[in-house]
Amino acid sequence: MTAPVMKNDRLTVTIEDLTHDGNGVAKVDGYPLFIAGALPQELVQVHVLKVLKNYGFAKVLEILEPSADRVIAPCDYFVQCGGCQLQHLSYEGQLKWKQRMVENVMKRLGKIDAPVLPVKGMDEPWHYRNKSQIPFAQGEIAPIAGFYKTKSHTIVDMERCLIQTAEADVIMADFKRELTALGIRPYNEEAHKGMLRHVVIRKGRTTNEVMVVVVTTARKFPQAEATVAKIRELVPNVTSIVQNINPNKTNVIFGDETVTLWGKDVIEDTIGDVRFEISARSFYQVNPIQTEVLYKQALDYAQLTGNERVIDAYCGIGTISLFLAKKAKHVMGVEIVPQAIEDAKRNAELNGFTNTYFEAGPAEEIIPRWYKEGKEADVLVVDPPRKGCDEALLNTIIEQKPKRVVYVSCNPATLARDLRILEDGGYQTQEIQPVDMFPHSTHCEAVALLELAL
Ligand SMILES: C[S@@+](CC[C@H](N)C(=O)[O-])C[C@H]1O[C@@H](n2cnc3c(N)ncnc32)[C@H](O)[C@@H]1O
Repeated sequence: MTAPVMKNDRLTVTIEDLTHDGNGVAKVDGYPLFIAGALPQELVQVHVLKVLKNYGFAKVLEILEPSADRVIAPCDYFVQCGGCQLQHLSYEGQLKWKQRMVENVMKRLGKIDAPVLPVKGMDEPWHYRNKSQIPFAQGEIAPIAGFYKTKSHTIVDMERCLIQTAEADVIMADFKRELTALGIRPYNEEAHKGMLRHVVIRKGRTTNEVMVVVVTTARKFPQAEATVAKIRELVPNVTSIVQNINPNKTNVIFGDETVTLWGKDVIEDTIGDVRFEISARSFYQVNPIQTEVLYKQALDYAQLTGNERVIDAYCGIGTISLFLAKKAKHVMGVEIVPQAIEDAKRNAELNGFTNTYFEAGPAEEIIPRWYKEGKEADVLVVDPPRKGCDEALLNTIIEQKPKRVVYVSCNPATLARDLRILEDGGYQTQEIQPVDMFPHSTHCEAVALLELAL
């Protein structure tokens, strides 16, 4: 089939949907054109830039009929920075789009008919991120710091970010300006030279504690003392300053070695009334307000009365496990990263739980073994990575038939696929509740409740 458009054509099209990158999609005789900056329902005049066999790209020349949900993106860096994709869509419009997107994916990919409820969004969808990982580099005149452009390693030099904390803004703007005076050379990725690679800032929302992690290429950091003094001056509520050493030629932010330069090794935060210790490299959800909403939804769907045995698969540092442990008889968590399991055990102890058990390993191997050993579950919670649940785990669920499954998902496509497998195996999806963990991005979390069909 030849494409119905040619490079440099000028066309008027109606936008039907948004892609995962936040580009508008229009169809010309069924041929998809991806158009940056265009929103669903808009009538736009476009210039075709590139024509491939199955799809093409175009840019907006004029918006003839704007969407009622179009707004001016409040962030000055929105067009260049790859962090947010939807700031030109009102927050209400984003939530409506996310609900529709989850609904469509469920129907199209999973033939799932369960109701998808309106997305639970934030009252104040700004400055929600409790963690910023800021890359540094040498600009033409002075050091630069910010976030990467979409799909690149080019840093957009920034002074602030509307979704991060005020403390991270201070590092991005004020600490950057001090680097030359401190004698710290930022890292040059191509030449693999220089000292400062990233600064990572984490904040405990409920405790106000702040950790600043300075990622350097070498252990020997002659400016360490001056850096600590400067950070303490700029960020008065800092409670922990840590150096992480990453000498490798890699995109991975952290290296293996971490040393505390000043203050505590960890910061603390609470979700609901559960307390967590967070170290420089611990996994911890980045939107603490919505994490509580997400976990409350999981708790609600779990319908615990105090007598249930619960398995939390893909448990990370045990956040969901501990959230459920107050209402359950017993919770067993499994997670593949051993360090995260150590964190989970420590956090269970910190909170005085005696009805939890954590084990490191692949969920698809550990859970079948637990069942063989007679450790059964009434409720099984899964919160897998984007690729979804391992098929062996889904088969174990289908064989062992826990009465209820609560599926927490960060990828609607794999959720739809896995719900189909579970429905074919005897479960019925009751309801799907999306939760907006990442306002202004195209990501959407969702929690699904499944029960054994009678
Ligand atoms: C989306 S996170 C969820 C973490 C946790 N429930 C939370 O809310 O913080 C998914 C977790 O699954 C873990 N993981 C990935 N593959 C796994 C596997 N095969 N078995 C067990 N855990 C796995 C990852 O290390 C990660 O911690």
